Formats: sequence, C-alpha cells, structure tokens
Amino acid sequence: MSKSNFESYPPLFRPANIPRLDRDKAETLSKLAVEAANIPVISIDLQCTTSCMSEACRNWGLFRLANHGIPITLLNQIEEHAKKLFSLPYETKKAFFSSSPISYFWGTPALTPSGSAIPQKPNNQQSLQWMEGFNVSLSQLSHLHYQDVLLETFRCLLEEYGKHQSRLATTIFKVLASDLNLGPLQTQSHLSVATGLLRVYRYPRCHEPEGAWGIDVHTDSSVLSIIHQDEVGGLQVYSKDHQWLDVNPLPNTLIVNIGDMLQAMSDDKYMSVKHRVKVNKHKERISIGYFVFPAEDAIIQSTNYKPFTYADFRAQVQHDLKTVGIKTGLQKFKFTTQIS
Ligand SMILES: O=C(O)CCC(=O)C(=O)O
Ligand SMILES: [Fe+2]
Repeated sequence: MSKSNFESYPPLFRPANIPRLDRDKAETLSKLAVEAANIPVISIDLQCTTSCMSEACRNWGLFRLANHGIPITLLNQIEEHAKKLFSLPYETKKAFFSSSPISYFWGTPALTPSGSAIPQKPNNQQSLQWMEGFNVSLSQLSHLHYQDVLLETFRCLLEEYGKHQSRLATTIFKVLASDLNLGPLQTQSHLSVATGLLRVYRYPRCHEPEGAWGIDVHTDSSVLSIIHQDEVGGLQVYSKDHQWLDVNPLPNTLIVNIGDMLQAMSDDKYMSVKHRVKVNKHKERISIGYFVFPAEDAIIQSTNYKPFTYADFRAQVQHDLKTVGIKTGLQKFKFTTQIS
C-alpha cells in the first residue's frame, strides 16, 4: 500500500469522510469491466497511419499512440514534480495555485475557461468526483516565472510537454482532416493549438472505491484529448459493443481520445468516446491530459448539426451544468427530424 499524506488531500477525501457504498455502482463494476486487449496501437510513422487511424476513430473513438517522440525522462520528471506538488498541504496548494496559468481544483473536472470550478446544480448522478488537479493554460505559461525553484521547474517541464503535445495534435489532426476531406481553411481553423490546455490529475486513495468515481462518465468537449497515465490504471472506455473496458497502462504509449468537436466535424463518422476513471483503495494515480479545441470563432458546419462555434458549445455546456447538473453536449446542436 502506498503511504498517503492525508493533510495534502482536500478535507472531504480524508479517511474520516468515506463515501457510502453505491450498490448499483459496485455491481456494474464487478460485472462489466474487462481488459481492453485490442485497442488499436498506432505509430505515426507507419504507412497504414491514415487507414488505421480512421478505422480506430470510427470503431473505437480512441487509440493508443506509439513512437510519440516525448522523451521518457520528461514524462518521469513531470510525474515526479506533480507528486511533490500534490503532496503539499491542501491549504498550500490552494494558496500557491489560485490563478492562471496554473490553477488548483478538486472534486470536479468541470471548469470555466479561467480554471475555476463551475458551480453545478447537484444531481443524483453527478456527486463529488474523487480527484484533484492543476489546470494549465499553455498559451499563458511562458508569460510567468515563479520564484520558487520547484514551481518554476514544473512550469518549464509543462511548457516543454505542451510543445510536444501541440506537435502530436497537429500531426494527428492533419491525418484525420484528410480522411474527412476537410478543406485547407477548415483544417487550419478547426484545430487551434493556441487553445491547448493541460490537466495534471491526482486521484487520491479512496477507502470505499465503490462509492465514488475519480471522474464520472463523460465525453470530452475537445477536438482531441491526449492522455498519459501512470502504471496504476483506472481509465475505462465504453465500447461499440456496449461494454465498459479497462484501458490498462501500456508502457511508452499515450491514449488519444476523439472529442465532441471532432465527432461533429466528422458528421458522426467518428465517435466521441464515453469514458470514466475508477479510484483505487491502495494507490494514488497520476495522469496528464492535453485538450485542444477549434478556434473560438470557427464555424463547424456539417449535415447532422446546426452550424455552431466552440464558444457556443462551451456556453451551452456551462448553462446545462448550472441548471440541470449534467452536460447534454452535442445532442443540443443536432438537427431534429420533423415527422409530419
Ligand atoms: O485521468 C484520465 O485518465 C482521464 C481524464 C479525463 O477523462 C478527462 O480529464 O477528461
Ligand atoms: Fe475525459
């Protein structure tokens, strides 16, 4: 069992506050999750890249990316620094990271563009989520320098990591844009690296893991999301065959998810994959997500959806979270067939 420093946990995650066992959840978990042995592994430099990637996006909504070119030393250093920062007392984290470009959050991944938690209407399905994180605006990261050596090193590492992720997202999007026959203007505006952000997560240990989700079931609002996870595991995806699958860690690979924006651009040919994160009784888990979006004013035009911009979509999601407590997502933008 890894040792925990409970002072660093948000108070609601400390052992005195054990979530109640959710019997439905416990049953779902024990019955359904199987290891996803056959998630496609794609190497950017292979000849089959376009057809393999296209097939993975259509059938899975995700793939594992090999030969990504991010040095293992960089990944290890970020993980090591993240662990050090997360293990600071909770109050210190709140005070150090109270504003952009690196802000601290916990209990929900739903944040405003400036990185603070969106106040949500409580609802049965969406309770407290067992995680904490640093939200990192990549475009603002180079504008600030920290006096503290640990923070400044972390900032520099994230800046370097962000550059790698922008490179990967651009390369992957070019391949997919050609598969979808997007024109040059769309290819340029429908993925804007200036919108890129990172989320560095820690999922604390949970005494009653059947009582909470690290992150509850959702789809990402992004064009693409690229996840690096440590060796603990916990990510699950919902397959085309309606099964929850464990996306076990596979060394030297990243996980690429299709987000809602790419599903709309592709007229539903690609799937924005449903996924969630389990928590662990014995181990804390670290993951790093990169999320990239279209340019704010780029109009996404397709057959199945009314024309909309990412700014419209984000405003709708925030409105839904505040009023009904859940994200309705793309459904709100779909043309409805009128039966006369
Ligand atoms: O931590 C992970 O593996 C996934 C995180 C995630 O799904 C998200 O941030 O949207
Ligand atoms: Fe996600």
